[in-house]
Amino acid sequence: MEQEQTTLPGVQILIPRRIEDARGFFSETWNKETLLGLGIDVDFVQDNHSLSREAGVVRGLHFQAPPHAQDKLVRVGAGAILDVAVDIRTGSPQFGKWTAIKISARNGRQVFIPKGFLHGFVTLEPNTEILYKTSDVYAPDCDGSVYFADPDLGIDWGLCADRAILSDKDRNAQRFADFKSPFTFEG
Ligand SMILES: Cc1cn([C@H]2C[C@H](O)[C@@H](COP(=O)(O)OP(=O)(O)O[C@H]3O[C@@H](C)C(=O)[C@@H](O)[C@H]3O)O2)c(=O)[nH]c1=O
Repeated sequence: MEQEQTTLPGVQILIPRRIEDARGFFSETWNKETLLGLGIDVDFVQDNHSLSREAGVVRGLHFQAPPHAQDKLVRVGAGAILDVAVDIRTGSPQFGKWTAIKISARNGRQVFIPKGFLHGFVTLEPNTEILYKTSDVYAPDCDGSVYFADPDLGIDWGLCADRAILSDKDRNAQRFADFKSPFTFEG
């Protein structure tokens, strides 16, 4: 497993080894001990799988507030996405800053997103499936979102906001200026 840092400390790219043979490849996509060796000590409790039929589907920007905040380990089973994280820890030197990483079924890259960050993605291909682990269960009462194309965030999604395919929840998400973060930076 290779590990790369991103421009947002805490958000990391993990690249599992692929063992190729005549049939294809084999890859350990998650191994608790391997992640511990990379300094990522997380107990995942839920696996999620979503399909987006079109390119240009945006899901996000989402978070769950404490006591159900989630670390996430995201990968792509089919297709490709631009995966986005935003630091929302009050007092963080990176507060409001974002990073975007292209991950695909082909490149096998994964993104680790800790608690205290918004998460979202845009699909780059039709029939894109993402698979991700979370360190806490789904808790609708703690679920929150921020509008993906908020000019105060200035995220480059690679598409015009009015072309994005969104859920009603994400289309009507709050503005970043109105957002009261439940997370604080702990150094
Ligand atoms: C996230 C989630 C949703 N659901 C339900 C709620 C709803 O009926 C349906 C679709 O939910 P959503 O519209 O919130 O799904 P989606 O927009 O795909 O939400 C996801 O987006 C990405 C960016 C994340 O980071 C995830 O944590 C999650 O928030 O699935 C669960 O049952 N369990 C879950 O863990």
